[in-house]
Order: sequence, then C-alpha cells, then structure tokens
Amino acid sequence: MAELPGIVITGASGRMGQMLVHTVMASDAARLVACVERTGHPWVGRDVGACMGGGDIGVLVTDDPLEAFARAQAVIDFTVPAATVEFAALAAQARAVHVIGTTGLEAEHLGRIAAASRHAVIVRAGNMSLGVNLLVQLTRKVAAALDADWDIEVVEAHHRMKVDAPSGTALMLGEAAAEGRGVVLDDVADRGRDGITGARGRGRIGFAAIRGGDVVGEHDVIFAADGERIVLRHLATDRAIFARGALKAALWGQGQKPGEYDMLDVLGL
Ligand SMILES: NC(=O)c1ccc[n+]([C@@H]2O[C@H](COP(=O)([O-])OP(=O)(O)OC[C@H]3O[C@@H](n4cnc5c(N)ncnc54)[C@H](O)[C@@H]3O)[C@@H](O)[C@H]2O)c1
Ligand SMILES: O=C(O)C1=N[C@H](C(=O)O)CCC1
Repeated sequence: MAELPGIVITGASGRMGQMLVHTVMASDAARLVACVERTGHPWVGRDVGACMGGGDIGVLVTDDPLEAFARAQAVIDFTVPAATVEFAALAAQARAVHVIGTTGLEAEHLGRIAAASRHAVIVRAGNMSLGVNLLVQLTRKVAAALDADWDIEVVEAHHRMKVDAPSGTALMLGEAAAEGRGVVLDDVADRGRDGITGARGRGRIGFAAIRGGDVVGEHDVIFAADGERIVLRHLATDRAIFARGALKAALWGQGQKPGEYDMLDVLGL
C-alpha cells in the first residue's frame, strides 16, 4: 500500500502549530514527518509530543527546514512573513506543496511567493475555514447586488497576541466586496480612522480592528444604507477549523499543477 502523504509543520510551538500537530496526528489521511521551529527555540532537537506535554511520538523538531521538507509531500506553514517567504523557496526546491496560513504579507512577500509558485503548488489563504470562505462568496454577491448608497465596513476582533491588522480574513472580505462592486480595494480602502477624519467618502470600504483577550477570530461585513443595514458575520470559536482547512489544502494540492491557489479552489466554492 502507498505511504500516506508526509506533512511538515513549521512554527510547531505556536497557537496554530500545536493545533496542526494534533490535527495531522489524528488524521488517517496524512502522517506527520517533522516539525520546524526557529533556530534557538527551546523545542529544537526534541520530540514534539514531549514538547507539547505528552509522550514521545517519534517526530523531532528541527531548525533545518530544507532537510525536513525533502522528506515530505507538504509543508503547512502558519508562522511570520519573513519565515514564510524563505519556506516558499525551500518547499519549491523540495517539490513539496506549501500551504500558507501566515497573514500580514506585504507586496514584497507576495512577489517572492508568486515566484516560488512557478515551480511548486502553493495554497495560500488568510483564513482556511469553510465558514469564512463561504462568507467571502456571500460578500462578493451582496456587494454586487448593492450600489454605493450602501457603505461597506469590515470589523474584526482577535486575541491580544495578534500582531497584524487588519486581519488576513478582513482583507479577504474587503477584496471580495471590492470585486463585487467592480473596484480595486487599494483605491477605496480606509484602513484606520483617527481624529478629524471628515465625513465618510462614498464608495469607500472601511476596516476596524479590535484586539483583546483570547478571541479566536470574529468578522462582520456591514452594508449600511439610510434606514437599514445588512450584517454578514462569522464567529470562530476553535482554531481547529483553520487546521482542518489547512490539512485539506495539503492533501488537495497533491498532483496539482504548479501555481498559486486559494481555499476557494480547494473547497470548490
Ligand atoms: N489562514 C488562517 O486560517 C489562519 C488562522 C490562524 C492564524 N493565522 C495566521 O498564522 C500565523 C501564526 O499565528 P499563531 O497565532 O499560530 O502565531 P504564534 O506566534 O503563536 O506562532 C508562530 C510560530 O512561528 C514560529 N516561527 C517564527 N519564525 C520562525 C522561523 N524562522 N522558523 C520556524 N518557525 C518560526 C514562532 O516561533 C511561533 O512558534 C499568523 O500570521 C496568523 O495571522 C492564519
Ligand atoms: O489568530 C490569528 O492570528 C488569526 N489570523 C487569521 C487572520 O488574520 O485573519 C485568521 C483568524 C485567526
């Protein structure tokens, strides 16, 4: 019988990394072959099961990504932008599918990821959950149905440790709203208001970010007109939804042609 696809998890000690270790270990469709952490991290050189407070599971944490990727069919990566662009080049070299959940990526990072995707399959999404990707499609449809009398605002809330704003999900929703309306998000985005801002501009898409406590992730897309409002909402209460989506993407990516894909491709939405 053929071996199950081997998975490497980068950033294994992180909030998402640990959730991914549990998810892959519990799966009967994939096997965990290695975990990667940054050089100097106390988990490097140790068994990941023991690091997470259980018994050994025979999977080591390494700070040598290329050696780990060369033993795998997919890399699931929820880390930081600087690491993710390095991993994109290394995963392409190892011909492993690279699933990118990292957010806060800027134009320079996106360019390097696009370059790597000429040689490898990359699946990238600011949110890997089924619910949010459905919400993306709904947002595009609602925005296409309404004119600019309806002001669009994206409001998101996350835990106190989140380092980027607006969230990757909020930007996906903003992109979908802009596409539905037939405009370019960068031309109409209001990403942070403070002081005497003046009245809201017609056709703008606004973003607001709340940070506090242990909020896993909450997103509202508000369509506000005179006398009525539509609110599309997604509430995440468990990071398992992101990990399940990422593993699905890693398996879906096997055998696909090189290129950059997103969760709408994976989920067929
Ligand atoms: N796309 C999604 O569905 C989704 C869902 C949740 C989180 N995220 C994103 O995933 C990222 C991580 O989130 P988190 O809450 O797990 O953060 P976290 O800070 O808990 O974990 C990040 C991990 O990356 C590790 N890391 C940093 N540099 C590294 C390197 N060079 N090599 C290896 N590991 C390295 C850190 O040591 C840490 O363990 C964020 O960008 C977040 O927005 C995306
Ligand atoms: O916890 C985080 O960080 C999350 N990041 C993603 C985002 O930026 O949208 C997805 C939700 C959780």
